[in-house]
Amino acid sequence: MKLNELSQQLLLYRMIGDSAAEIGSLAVDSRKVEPGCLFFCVPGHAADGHDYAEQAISKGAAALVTERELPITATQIIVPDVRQALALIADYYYGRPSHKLRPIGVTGTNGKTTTTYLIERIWADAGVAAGVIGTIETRYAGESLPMSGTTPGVLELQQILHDMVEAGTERCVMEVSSHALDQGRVKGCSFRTAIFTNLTQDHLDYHGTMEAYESAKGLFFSRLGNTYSDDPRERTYAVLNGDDEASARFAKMTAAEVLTYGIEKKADLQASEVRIAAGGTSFKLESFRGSRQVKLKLVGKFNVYNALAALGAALCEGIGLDEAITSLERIGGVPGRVEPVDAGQDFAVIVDYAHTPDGLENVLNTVKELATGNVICVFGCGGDRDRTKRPIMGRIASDLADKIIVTSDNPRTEDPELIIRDIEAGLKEAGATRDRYELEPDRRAAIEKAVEMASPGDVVLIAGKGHEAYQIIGNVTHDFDDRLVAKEAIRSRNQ
Ligand SMILES: CC(=O)N[C@H]1[C@@H](OP(=O)(O)OP(=O)(O)OC[C@H]2O[C@@H](n3ccc(=O)[nH]c3=O)[C@H](O)[C@@H]2O)O[C@H](CO)[C@@H](O)[C@@H]1O[C@H](C)C(=O)N[C@@H](C)C(=O)N[C@H](CCC(=O)O)C(=O)O
Ligand SMILES: Nc1ncnc2c1ncn2[C@@H]1O[C@H](COP(=O)(O)OP(=O)(O)OP(=O)(O)O)[C@@H](O)[C@H]1O
Ligand SMILES: N[C@H](CCC[C@H](N)C(=O)O)C(=O)O
Repeated sequence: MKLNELSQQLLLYRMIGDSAAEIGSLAVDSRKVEPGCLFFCVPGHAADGHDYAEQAISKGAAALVTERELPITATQIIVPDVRQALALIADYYYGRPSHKLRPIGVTGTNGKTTTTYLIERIWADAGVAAGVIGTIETRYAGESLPMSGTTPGVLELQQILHDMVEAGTERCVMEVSSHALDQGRVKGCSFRTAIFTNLTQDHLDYHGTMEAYESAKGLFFSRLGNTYSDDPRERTYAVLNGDDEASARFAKMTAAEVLTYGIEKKADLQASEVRIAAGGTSFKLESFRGSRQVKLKLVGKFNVYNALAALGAALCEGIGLDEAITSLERIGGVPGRVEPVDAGQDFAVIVDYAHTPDGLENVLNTVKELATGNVICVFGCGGDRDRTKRPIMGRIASDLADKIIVTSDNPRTEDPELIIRDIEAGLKEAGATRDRYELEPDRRAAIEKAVEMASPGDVVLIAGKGHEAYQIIGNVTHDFDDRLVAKEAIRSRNQ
């Protein structure tokens, strides 16, 4: 493709050099530059891509997209906002794949992964070849690709969507994080439906305040027009959790048709009579398509919200209420989300991805309903992330668990002992005494201790890392899977 064909996707730009240059690929990372590529100088959080322009040119980049004229001999497109230009050019370069896949996006503090999995299953049962992009993996056409975050960067995302189309995938459901919205990672992507799960404290290290965090989420809904493609007959939908007060604000921002769901307040899809048991969760559904009894295998009240969100999306897709409920009822679980670990022991062990105050509170409330004995909670908090959530999670653990072992999550570049001390402050504030909690920075040892102290009827909850098969200590990623470690601990206790 010629450079001027790409530059024509923009209105505001100035070209220096050879506008007819042939472009063979797009790049944002100088370390991945291939000869003949168009290199975008992205001003980022940790680095500034303009500082790598020279390196990109020396590796053979055909041209640069920059925010200022750089004093190097190179073809340059100068634009007011490189991220914006990247979104528009990448969308065009990859053949506007989102217009073919018409994605459903899921945003919210908790429940994104679970909701995407539920939607994928509903689509699969309806005979739709669907792809999913999110924290656990990117999966389509029978292939699973590992992910390093929740929402890929602009180029990676457009490439994945393009590859999905090439592989015959018809539709896509993806997680959309607040970081992604703030950084414009999904700007070049046209969504058919936007789902909101909930907004509770997390990521204040990045957003600063809850208001700024909500504004980032709000971008998803304000950008949703009343059509998603060139075809004006195609409609867009916002599926909002009516029990979360941010939803009313998001509803005002969007031009899409709004569908609400919830338990507490009146909603278009409303659950009542929620009953939680070890084998699953049942509830009564009232909706504009009629009333039904629903029996999920998924455990927890929060999964009722996730199921309602998925149901809302299914109805927007024109899938029948009964078909969608049948699919939801078949789903056994999502990896690392309230996942039981069974090695023949006479107490329960549950691994869960709760890593926010709200997530921890919800999952502790759920396991309390399942335990006839004590709830033993093993958890920590990630390093280089929101510090203010640590004491809050300590308080929640003190309020809801009988025994607590505070340990390391992914300490990353922080001192694990200091992270643990931040959590301990919350435990102490809530009145927990040392006979109720232990501090054990070694996560394996913490899990072993919890398994060792469990009695019949107890539930050991290992929270925070869910499906993660690694632990990041310093800048090193070690193999570590809570589920495997718990199994080993149970087996050695049984010996
Ligand atoms: C703070 C943050 O979110 N950073 C993300 C952001 O990086 P950035 O654009 O600011 O890039 P940067 O590292 O400052 O570099 C600037 C530019 O210089 C380029 N560069 C840099 C070095 C070099 O040698 N050569 C070079 O060309 C980079 O490729 C980049 O284009 O955009 C990148 C691509 O999309 C992300 O990989 C990166 O995620 C970092 C690694 C991260 O940890 N992000 C977390 C906080 C995150 O985004 N999490 C959410 C999930 C949250 C949730 O809901 O739970 C997620 O969506 O994953
Ligand atoms: N709707 C919900 N409301 C509150 N908590 C939830 C909800 N759904 C799941 N959780 C809790 O949050 C944890 C993470 O769930 P899930 O992975 O679905 O969320 P997520 O939004 O994708 O998280 P992340 O983006 O950080 O991966 C679960 O293990 C569970 O403890
Ligand atoms: N998407 C979240 C996941 C947190 C998972 C937890 N195990 C941690 O490492 O803090 C984040 O990057 O903040």
